[in-house]
Amino acid sequence: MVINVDIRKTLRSGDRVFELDARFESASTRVVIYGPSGAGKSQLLKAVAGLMTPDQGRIALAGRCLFDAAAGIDVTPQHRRVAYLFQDYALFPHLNVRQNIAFGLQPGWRNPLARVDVEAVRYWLAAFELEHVAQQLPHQLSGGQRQRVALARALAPQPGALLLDEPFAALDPGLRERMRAELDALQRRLAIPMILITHDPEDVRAFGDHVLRMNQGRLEEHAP
Ligand SMILES: Nc1ncnc2c1ncn2[C@@H]1O[C@H](COP(=O)(O)OP(=O)(O)OP(=O)(O)O)[C@@H](O)[C@H]1O
Repeated sequence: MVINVDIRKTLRSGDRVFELDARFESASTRVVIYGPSGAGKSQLLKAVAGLMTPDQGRIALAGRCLFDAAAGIDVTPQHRRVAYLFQDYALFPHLNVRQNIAFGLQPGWRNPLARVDVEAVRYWLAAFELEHVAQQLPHQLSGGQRQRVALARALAPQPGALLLDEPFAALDPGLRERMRAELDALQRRLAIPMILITHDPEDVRAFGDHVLRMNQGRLEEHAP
């Protein structure tokens, strides 16, 4: 993947003003953006996913322009082909594991008669060892299982890139280690480009082929 980001955004709440001014370019498939709470990491990831609109600038992924304020280009989140995994996983609480994974494969309005690919759902249930909990609801799962469902749902539509916001923050230390190893193996197997944001130095060690540091809305290259 080659990603190019050069964006600016002013966020205001009451008297507080936050200026995001983020520029980076990477050809790595494992980019980690590291920085303290409130640095602007989530806002940056949301801009790449299309969930936040910058005031100015450009975003391109693998040669495809996703956003260009000057040219009036703003590809919808659904058409960006990036999977965004939220901090809290954001599973649908009223859908079971199978339905949550199938959700990512729902036929869109363009193709309403297409059927959900049952084989694909089966594949992802097996890949993440979730067959035995396929009928369970998110609140009936462990933290690690919930995370696997979220990953399976994000990967099922075969996105071009995976964006992860603090993917292990909600897990206890033992499970965090295991899920880190699982994601590490999975990312290598699928060779899917990934941008991970975190304030945990262990994530930097495990995934940071290219590490950028974010502070007060700005990015800088992180020396190894
Ligand atoms: N909708 C909003 N309106 C105004 N300010 C906002 C809004 N969303 C976020 N901010 C501010 O933008 C800044 C960056 O927030 P962001 O969530 O990107 O930080 P972060 O680095 O991801 O932090 P954390 O690691 O705690 O998630 C914060 O100061 C926050 O208060």
